[in-house]
Amino acid sequence: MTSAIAITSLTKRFGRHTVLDGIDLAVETGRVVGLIGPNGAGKTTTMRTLVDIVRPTSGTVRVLGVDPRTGGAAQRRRIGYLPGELAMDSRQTARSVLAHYAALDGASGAPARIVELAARLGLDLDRPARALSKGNKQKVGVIQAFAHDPELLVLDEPTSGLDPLVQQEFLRIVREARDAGRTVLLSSHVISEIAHVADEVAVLREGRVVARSSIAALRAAAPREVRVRVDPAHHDALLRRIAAVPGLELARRRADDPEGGASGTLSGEIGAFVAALSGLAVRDLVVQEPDLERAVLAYYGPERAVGDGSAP
Ligand SMILES: Nc1ncnc2c1ncn2[C@@H]1O[C@H](COP(=O)(O)OP(=O)(O)OP(=O)(O)O)[C@@H](O)[C@H]1O
Repeated sequence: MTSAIAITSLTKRFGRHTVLDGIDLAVETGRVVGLIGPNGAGKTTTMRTLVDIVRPTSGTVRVLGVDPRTGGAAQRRRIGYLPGELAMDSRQTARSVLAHYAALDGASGAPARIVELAARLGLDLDRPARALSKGNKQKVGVIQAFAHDPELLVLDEPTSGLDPLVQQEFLRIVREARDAGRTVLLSSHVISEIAHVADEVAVLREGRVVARSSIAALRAAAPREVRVRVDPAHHDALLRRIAAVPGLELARRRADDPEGGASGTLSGEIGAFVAALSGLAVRDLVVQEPDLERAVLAYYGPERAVGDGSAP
């Protein structure tokens, strides 16, 4: 596997403020990787180094095998970049703005693709760009990034401002790009927004990559709420058995519960929990979706993890 993005020991200082503090990040060709992190973690700055908007203080960055500082226009054609903050105050229609971008990229066949993407995302191309709502401006940015079918997409908070239905369509467009062999790096504050499309996530905190995981592994380790109710005659047995389940933290364990219930938070494998219920007269069972946000928050820092993780 080759790396579409290879970042090694990347640091960036603005004056005395160290914003990126030794980032190592490789993204293999054909993968969709999410960059997650709290405000100010360095996601935007990292992405800007890939498109030569920000230049590293030290370290190396290679994008599609090329140093962004030397890539020029030929390199720009190979990348679709959605900036985090879109400046779009043109009186021109969205169609003209996009045609302008396409001409800059020198992409052929883009107009038909622009029309197709606009229809899928529900964007009226004939409205002046500056009169568009925040979400509709974001759609222009997304179309601009995808229209020339680039090898690599670098998308800074692409779902921001998009309503849930449009987000779903956007995620389909990302999946199609991946299926066509493209590579995607996208950032978000909210992992649930990108978990359905990303293969892996890198968690950034204070200018460092503090965790790297496949979505599948994150999901397997993430905490989930469980609640079970058994025939009261089996309640003692239930409490005894689930006390031994690894990763299960019981919230309610009243031995005399007339409802025969127990609940808690299960982190990790569910197999032992399910096995513990075998042979018991189960009356009700609720197993919630793994909470990916909580799994990621654990990496954000002790203050955040305790505050968010222990909330009732
Ligand atoms: N041009 C600049 N000059 C000085 N400081 C900067 C500059 N650009 C970014 N920073 C600082 O770098 C830090 C990281 O910012 P960055 O935008 O990369 O974080 P982020 O993870 O994208 O945050 P957010 O989720 O809030 O968008 C912040 O403290 C920010 O103030």
